[in-house]
Amino acid sequence: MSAERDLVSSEAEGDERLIEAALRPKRLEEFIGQARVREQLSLVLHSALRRNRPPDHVLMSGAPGLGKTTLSMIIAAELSVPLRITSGPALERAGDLAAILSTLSEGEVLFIDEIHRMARPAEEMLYLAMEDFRVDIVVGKGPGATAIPLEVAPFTLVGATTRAGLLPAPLRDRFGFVAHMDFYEAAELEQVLHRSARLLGLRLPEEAAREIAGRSRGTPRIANRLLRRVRDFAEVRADGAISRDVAAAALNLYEVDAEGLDRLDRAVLGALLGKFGGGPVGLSTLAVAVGEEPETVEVVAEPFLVRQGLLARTPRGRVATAAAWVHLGLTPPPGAFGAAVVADQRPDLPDLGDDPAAS
Ligand SMILES: Nc1ncnc2c1ncn2[C@@H]1O[C@H](COP(=O)(O)OP(=O)(O)OP(=O)(O)O)[C@@H](O)[C@H]1O
Repeated sequence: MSAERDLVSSEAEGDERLIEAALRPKRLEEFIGQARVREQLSLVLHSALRRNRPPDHVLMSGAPGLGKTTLSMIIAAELSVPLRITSGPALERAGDLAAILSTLSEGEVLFIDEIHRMARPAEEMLYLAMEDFRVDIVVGKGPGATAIPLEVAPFTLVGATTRAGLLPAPLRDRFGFVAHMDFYEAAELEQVLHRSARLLGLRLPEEAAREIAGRSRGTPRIANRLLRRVRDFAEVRADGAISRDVAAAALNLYEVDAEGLDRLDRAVLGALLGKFGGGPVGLSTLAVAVGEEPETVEVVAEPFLVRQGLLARTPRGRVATAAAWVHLGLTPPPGAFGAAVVADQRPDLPDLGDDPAAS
């Protein structure tokens, strides 16, 4: 992944991760935005505290960087219980999960990031653990195999996923509360930026915060990262003084445009318009055209492009909207919008546009 992609990608690395951790809100009242999720979660937690029982299992779904990990930490902090963190890809075998479950303490919060990527045997073990606080450890193989039941201390599972549609129904149904995290409004991102600037000891004028928020793709993690790049630019080129113009110049330098589109977004739109006449085209074909994994295109670029009204996911594949042609300064071919395209903007729509003939 190039340095430019890192700027707006979902992952943070090295020092950036440390800074990110320092910027995380620690309590629910410090958590900015997501008002509905906050209120719902607050009720779930307070009623559990009153009953002196662990709350229902919580599933959080939403794009990367919207605060799912942060919320899981807040849940444990609000309940004053320890937190254990793992991720779906780390749970390859049932034994990986059994090792964690068997050492949980009473009331502990278990956070499984990317829960949709857990291996099937671990997933099946989790069903029983979530429902009955018990797991069956299978010893031996073939006809002689026996299942030894093992008690698990009552715990709260917090699962996070960027692809709720990929979760099997039996798993999804075992969560008592599902929090749908949406992209943040610009005003909320401005608050995130002011809070982070305070913590980083930066002076951030209102107009500069507005400029950065407008380019942050509705995502706090990206807002924080762009703020750090603006700070770098200001230190080297503007005696440390951040202004709207300094912010705009810094972000232009990093190829984040006024609407927040980055290189990948523009590459996806560019390929869709330039190579496929605006679509429809299948996800895999589009991903090959921009040299990225289909999942990166689907999880990182598409939700934002759909939200900006630049791309539509249809049963026949991905289609550029009229606004996409305008955004890239191109003219659509005659009749491009003649046929009515029924856009289904559900984030987890199966990719039906990937028939081999299209590739
Ligand atoms: N509501 C918020 N208020 C303030 N800062 C936030 C908020 N949500 C997220 N952040 C900031 O954004 C960063 C990323 O959040 P977090 O790691 O929780 O996202 P995530 O949804 O778990 O992402 P991923 O799924 O990629 O792990 C955190 O460091 C935190 O500082």
